[in-house]
Amino acid sequence: MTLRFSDVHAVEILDSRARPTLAVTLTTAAGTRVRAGVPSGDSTGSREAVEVRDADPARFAGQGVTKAVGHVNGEIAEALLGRDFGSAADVDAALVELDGTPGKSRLGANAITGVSLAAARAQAATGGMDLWESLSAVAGTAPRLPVPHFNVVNGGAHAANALDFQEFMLAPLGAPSLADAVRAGAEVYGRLQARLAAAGHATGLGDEGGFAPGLDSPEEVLTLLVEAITDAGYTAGRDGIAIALDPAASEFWHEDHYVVAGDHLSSDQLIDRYQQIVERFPVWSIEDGLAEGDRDGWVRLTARLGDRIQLMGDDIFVTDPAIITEAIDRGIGNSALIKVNQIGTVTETLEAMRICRNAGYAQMVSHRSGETEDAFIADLAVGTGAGQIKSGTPARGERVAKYNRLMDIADEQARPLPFGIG
Ligand SMILES: C=C(OP(=O)(O)O)C(=O)O
Ligand SMILES: [Mg+2]
Repeated sequence: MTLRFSDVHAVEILDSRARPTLAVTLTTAAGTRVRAGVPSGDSTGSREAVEVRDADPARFAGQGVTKAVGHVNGEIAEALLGRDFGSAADVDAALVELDGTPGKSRLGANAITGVSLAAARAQAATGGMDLWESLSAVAGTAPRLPVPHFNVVNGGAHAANALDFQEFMLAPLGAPSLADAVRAGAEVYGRLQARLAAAGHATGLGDEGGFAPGLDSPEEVLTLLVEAITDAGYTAGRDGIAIALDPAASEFWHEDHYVVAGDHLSSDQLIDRYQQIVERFPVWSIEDGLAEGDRDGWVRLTARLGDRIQLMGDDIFVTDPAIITEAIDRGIGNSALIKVNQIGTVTETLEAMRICRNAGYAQMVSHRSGETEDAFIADLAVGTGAGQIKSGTPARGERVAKYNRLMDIADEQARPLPFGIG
């Protein structure tokens, strides 16, 4: 296969938070056009690859991406046009080399992510494959439909309420198929809205489209979730619908203690609190239960709860192959959240996933809190056989685009793809 581009073009568009981001269009020499939208996080890990933003206060309050757009249309286009690449991985390698910084801060992780996502699509199109099929071939992985994790209550950096934990997700682990899992998420979402309204709580939404009630106690939210699951006729638990949390604890870590609903907690006190939560509620997964800077706490958390539940690293791993390798050696967590723009290229993302697979670490492919309508992560999750995906609420376009893409993939197969964690 040869990848040759006749046009490389980026434009400033909006993400779901009314902030600017990039869309990148690549045109191959054969005339095929592919496009990718770039997501953007808010509760970011300190070692994530670095976005380039304009810092011009007169445009988008200093958040514009015209500089990053200029890097794609200028330096990156110049480096890619008229050159033959053997694969999208070769394009990624050229991008990394051209940038020349460890954090992709010169050209911008946002610029590089957009080109990398589009290059993966160009390779699939050139090979006459669906994106998920092409990614599966590149990664050498068996495709599988992932269990969707629906974030239905938002707090932390994603909502203006007093809730310290950032995400409360429905995980239909017991669903027999992807379509049943999506239906379960949607049905419980409706029941939760009714429960919240009946209890006099606000049903306004956070950044990922989950409800943002004026509650501060995680246990109170969990009680409402279990009630909503039961109201919708499902079993709360791993045989039916379980719950996954992303407290995003780096956001409520204050140098040497955590603050949850006004309580000041040491690492060990927060670990105790998680243990009580796991004993009382059907919580099967906790992402970023402790802060990225609290690595000793992470080791103790993993020793205490790692054989009972999934302990997933997001801020602490940032989809970085080297950081994940070191964390695995130290016994930190047992699973990794996967976000392409944390590391900046699809190739490095696939490498992070390979390292996890080899170490027996589970993986969940993830959206960002600022999203576009691009559903790349649905194909990435299926192609790599990751087993899990999170894309926020089942009730907002940019999130639903990913669930709908999964349902299309499931529907299009003559021979059904396996569904579930595997
Ligand atoms: C999706 C998340 O949020 P953000 O994109 O703001 O990092 C997360 O923390 O998992
Ligand atoms: Mg997270």
